This record gives sequence, C-alpha cells and structure tokens, in this order.
Amino acid sequence: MANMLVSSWAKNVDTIPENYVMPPDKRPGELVSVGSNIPVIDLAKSSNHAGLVQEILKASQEFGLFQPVFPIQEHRQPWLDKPARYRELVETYSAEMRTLSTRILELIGEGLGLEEAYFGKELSERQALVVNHYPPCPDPSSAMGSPPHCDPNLITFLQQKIYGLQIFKDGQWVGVHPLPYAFVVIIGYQLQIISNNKLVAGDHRAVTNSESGRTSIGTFVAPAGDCIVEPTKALVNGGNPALFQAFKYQEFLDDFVAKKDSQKTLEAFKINC
Ligand SMILES: O=C(O)CCC(=O)C(=O)O
Ligand SMILES: [Fe+2]
Repeated sequence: MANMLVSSWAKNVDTIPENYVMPPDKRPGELVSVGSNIPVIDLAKSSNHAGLVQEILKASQEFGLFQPVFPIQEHRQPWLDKPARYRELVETYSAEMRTLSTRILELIGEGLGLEEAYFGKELSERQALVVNHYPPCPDPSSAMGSPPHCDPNLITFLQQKIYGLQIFKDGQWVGVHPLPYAFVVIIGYQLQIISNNKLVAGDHRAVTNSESGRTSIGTFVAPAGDCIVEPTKALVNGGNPALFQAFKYQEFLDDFVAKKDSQKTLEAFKINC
C-alpha cells in the first residue's frame, strides 16, 4: 500500500518513470515566465465597493483567474499541514472558505447585474476540498503535474505555497506567482455558462519542479447534481441569444469525466446556431 503512494518512492528517483514521460507536444516546455500582470485584488478596499466589483469582473472576463488578498490571513494562515488536528482544521478551513466564496460570488453576481443571492443557493450547494501533492520531479520539462484544463464546477479557490500553477492567456502559458497571503480564484465553466460567455473559465495547468515537492489545496464550489444550469435570463435577450443549452449539472460532470477533455465538454453543451 505504501508503495502505491507516489510520495513514498518519488524522493528516491533520479529519472522519471516511463509512464510519467509526456509525449513531446504535451510537455510543459522550458520557458514560462511568472506573470506580472495577473490581477491581485485587495478585498479590504471596502471604501470603493464599486471599484472592487469592477476589478473582479474585469479579471474574470480577461483572465478567468485572480488573486484576492484579505487582511485576516496575515495573522492566521490556514495551511493544512498539521495532521494531528486535521479533522478540526478541515472543518474550520471549509467554513472560512464558504464565507470567502460567498463573498466573492456576491461580488461577481453584483458585477453581472444579478440579485445578491443569485449564486448563494443551489448553484453553490456543493463544496469539496481537494489536496494535490506533486513530489519533486527529476525532469520537470518532460512531465506534467496537472494537464491543461478548465474546472467544470462554478468557481475554485486554490492555495499554493510553491510555484507550479500556470494560466493560458493570450496564446501563452503564464506562471501564477504564489503570493503568501492570497488565494487564487479560478472561474469555472458553470460561471462561464451562466454568464453566457461574459466571464471566461481560466484555462490552467500545474507543472512540477526538481527541488521540492509541492502541495496545493483546492476548494471546489459546485452546483447540486440535479440543479439546472443555463445562461441567466438577465443576460439573454434578442441581441444576446443563449449560447448554451439548459442541463443538469450532473450531466455536465459525467461528460467531463468521460471525455477527459474539458473543452470538448463545453462544446457539447453549446447551442449550435
Ligand atoms: O495544483 C494546482 O496548482 C492545480 C490543481 C488543479 O488545477 C485542479 O485540481 O483542478
Ligand atoms: Fe483545475
């Protein structure tokens, strides 16, 4: 059992096992710079609420990703690295993430001109915590930590201490700098669909490095399985016809798991004009 965990043997390898070597066209390549223009948004700027909403909306339209910073984390970093109190920590962490996601979803809803609680009910009913661990890799340019994809859910909150996350923007991969007191917010496909393509899902991947292992903590907020998702009526009219059909979220998720290619799943739910 212990040997099945990559982390138990990966420390001792000096070449990548063959099944981890990616075909040349799927490799991360060498030259990816850390982006200096990825939006970092200060949530404490409550004196300029309208400005904050606009900043979040613009980032969600242009990048599908942003990094909110908020002061509470300067005092308490909720990093889950103490297994002894893991259960308790996960409970507290999940509750805090719920508060943060509610806040961000309210700001996005406001920016889209929707009622305050629009995303607060069935559309955000599910919340899952996923901890990814990437061991150090002898040859990071030939292997991939997490292949390129968009998240199928509504919105994702990611915490990373070590660099590894990259976003595809303007035809190239850009590294997302791990800021110590910021989360990374990634717009998921359900927000793209509900906004009728006004917001874009962030296309991202994770690379490895040879010096150290990397752990990322993801909080995935998603609709209930039987929740009907469709472009919101508020953003659909004669000039802006609905670009996606209505579906049950579980149908979208099943297609995503079956196809293993997030873009193909999005295509399958488009209305063919
Ligand atoms: O580990 C990361 O930085 C990205 C993980 C990810 O994209 C995912 O779990 O969906
Ligand atoms: Fe992801």
